[in-house]
Amino acid sequence: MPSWWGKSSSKEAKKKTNKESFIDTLHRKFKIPSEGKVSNRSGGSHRRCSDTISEKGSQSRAESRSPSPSKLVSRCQSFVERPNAQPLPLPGRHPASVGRTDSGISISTKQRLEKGSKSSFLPLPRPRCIHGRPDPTDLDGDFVASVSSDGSIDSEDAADSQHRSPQATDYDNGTRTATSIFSSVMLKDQSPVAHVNAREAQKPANLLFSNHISPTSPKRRPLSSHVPNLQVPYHGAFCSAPDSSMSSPSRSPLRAFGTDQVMNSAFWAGKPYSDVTLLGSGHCSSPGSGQNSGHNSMGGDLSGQLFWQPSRGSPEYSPIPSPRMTSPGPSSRIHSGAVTPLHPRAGGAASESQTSWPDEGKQQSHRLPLPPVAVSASSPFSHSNSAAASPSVPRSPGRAEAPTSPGSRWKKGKLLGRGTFGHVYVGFNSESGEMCAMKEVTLFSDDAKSKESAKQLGQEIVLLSRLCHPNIVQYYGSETVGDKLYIYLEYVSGGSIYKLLQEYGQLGELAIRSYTQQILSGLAYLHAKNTVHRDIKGANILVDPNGRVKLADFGMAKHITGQSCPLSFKGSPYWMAPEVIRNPNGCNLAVDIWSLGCTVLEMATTKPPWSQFEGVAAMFKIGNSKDLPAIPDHLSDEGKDFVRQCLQRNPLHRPTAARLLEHPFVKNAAPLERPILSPETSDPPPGVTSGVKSLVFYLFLLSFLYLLWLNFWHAMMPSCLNNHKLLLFILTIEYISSRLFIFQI
Ligand SMILES: Nc1ncnc2c1ncn2[C@@H]1O[C@H](COP(=O)(O)OP(=O)(O)OP(=O)(O)O)[C@@H](O)[C@H]1O
Repeated sequence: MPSWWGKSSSKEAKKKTNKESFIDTLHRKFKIPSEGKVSNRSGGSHRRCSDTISEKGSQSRAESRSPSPSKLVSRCQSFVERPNAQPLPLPGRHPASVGRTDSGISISTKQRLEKGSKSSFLPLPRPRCIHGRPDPTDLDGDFVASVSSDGSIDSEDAADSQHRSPQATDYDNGTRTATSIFSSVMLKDQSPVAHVNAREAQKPANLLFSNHISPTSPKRRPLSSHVPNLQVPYHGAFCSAPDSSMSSPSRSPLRAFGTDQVMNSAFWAGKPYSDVTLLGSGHCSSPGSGQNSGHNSMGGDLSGQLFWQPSRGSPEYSPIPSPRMTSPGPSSRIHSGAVTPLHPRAGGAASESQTSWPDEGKQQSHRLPLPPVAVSASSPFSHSNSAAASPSVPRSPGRAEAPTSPGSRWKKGKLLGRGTFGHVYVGFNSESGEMCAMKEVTLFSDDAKSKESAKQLGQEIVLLSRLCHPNIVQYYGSETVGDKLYIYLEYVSGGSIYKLLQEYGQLGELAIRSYTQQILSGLAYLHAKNTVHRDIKGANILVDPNGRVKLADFGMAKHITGQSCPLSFKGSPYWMAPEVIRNPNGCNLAVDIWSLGCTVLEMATTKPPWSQFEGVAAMFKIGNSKDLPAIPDHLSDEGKDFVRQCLQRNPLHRPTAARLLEHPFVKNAAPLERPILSPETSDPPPGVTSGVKSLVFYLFLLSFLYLLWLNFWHAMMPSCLNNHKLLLFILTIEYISSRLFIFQI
């Protein structure tokens, strides 16, 4: 019996009780949600949404802010609880480390441009600045509650107990078992009232921007008005928002959303597979955030998040209708308020025209996002600031170097997709003609979700800026414009593997081999840097039109230091390694290998393993059974063996990414990329051309000589005069040859 499920191995009776309790809970859990799910799958997200609203939407805000058990299942954690929590660095801290540049963002009018630009620094995380820190990428403390050594799950914050529901109390008392976890999870499902971490709720809500923001401000103000210098934090400086899902009225769609809002919210149309962060951590998103934006949170309505929902594809890509389809399309520039429905500005983020940037709000910029070719060592920002600036960044030969600042302007284009925390758009640089992907998050000073978004983006920036690999989405830069934070990334136009699976069905083995090999290459590189991705799955792997695969979404990635990185109970449950579910110290590189095995199965079948189980049951299956997922017969023996190697329950038995690259399944994977044919290459090869020319020339010469000889013979032998047909034939050949010869030359 894994320790996770029992309080103590010495207390068998208690364990048994807990187990029974868990099973009861599972029964309770799946009885109702399963029914709901059926309806949901038959077109039912709307229905479920409205059902939920009708049941709970009338609850008052005050009510919903009350403490509830959701803390235990919220992705959020209180950053302030982290021992290493630090306030954001002050602007003056690294004055020399950051270039001040024009943002490059296109402004609608020159007047606005001149009017507003109070450009300030948004320094990129710089390795140089980070060196003094124990773990530059360790942004998330990762803990709200942990599994104790005896297998129970402990909260790290005993102070919370007084505000908790019975589940939470159990939890704090050390008697919390898997049953109680799931009970609280399920309670969450049943109640819109999120579980509050009281201490977090009492803490200032503005830790992320602690220098600037009044925690008690009743008025939501754009971040920029408070934060002249948003710095990418070190070691948690991008503090998590107070984790209380109730601390922000925007958390619960049941409180804050109207029906339309809920229907349009990214949660209901969120990503296909729910992600989970049960026990806090750096990805602490609130239940509300999960509901608001999609898919990455276990908070909120679990029934909506832990079930396999293949129809919840990205509306931008999936042909399967989803509630998101009902929201305004990308071109409308009107969003559903997915960022936070309480903030019109958030909701209206996309309603801005692509050229109507709030220039007056342009407060911070750093490292001007440059087109790929613009990145060079000569850039003023290039020094150790980002991998993108590294001279090793591949450049397209023959292309002029783009200007390093004001000349470069990104214009926001169509919506590519929505994540938990924001939107991703195409960015176009009308001067260089190049594109990027712009990840946008609206930041509000007193909105926990915004802080969470900023934290996750900050984490992504820190990590991505240190990476440069052909199989990892390249980071170009980031900046804040007004109350929005942007990350500029390499644009991978083919979309995610998930999207391809939804649109075209399962992949053939050749493609699986190639994709797997490329994912492994990216992972081997990442792991060599002691960084674990922690969210490998089809939806987070992008494919370009040439079949090149790139790892994306590093919001959950983590740099592993010598110490264990506590609590990794986050990610997408179906791809989650058993030790992640069972063990608070599950943060090891091997978790990515497990997820890769699941992704191979996903590519082969369009679904992740255990997708026949609903979320909690799947987690139980993964965490507690000895079963392995079914491997499809149509996979080759090599493929089956590869999957088995990845899906070994003992992480120590799993091969490393570098070792797996030697596996026959991927070792000889044929590259999918084909050389692009240029107009020149469509001509016959030079050798062939010259050969034809020579042939024509010799033909011409030969017929000419023959004609001469014939004339000579005619002079000598008059009888030949009668042979006029032969003469005519030879003259014709002579004529054709001469024409050809002239034409070729
Ligand atoms: N570099 C890119 N090129 C093209 N499309 C992208 C790129 N990055 C993201 N996208 C699209 O945007 C969608 C959302 O992006 P992403 O998943 O990174 O957002 P997120 O907020 O980090 O999501 P998550 O909730 O998984 O953390 C993706 O599904 C993908 O379709």
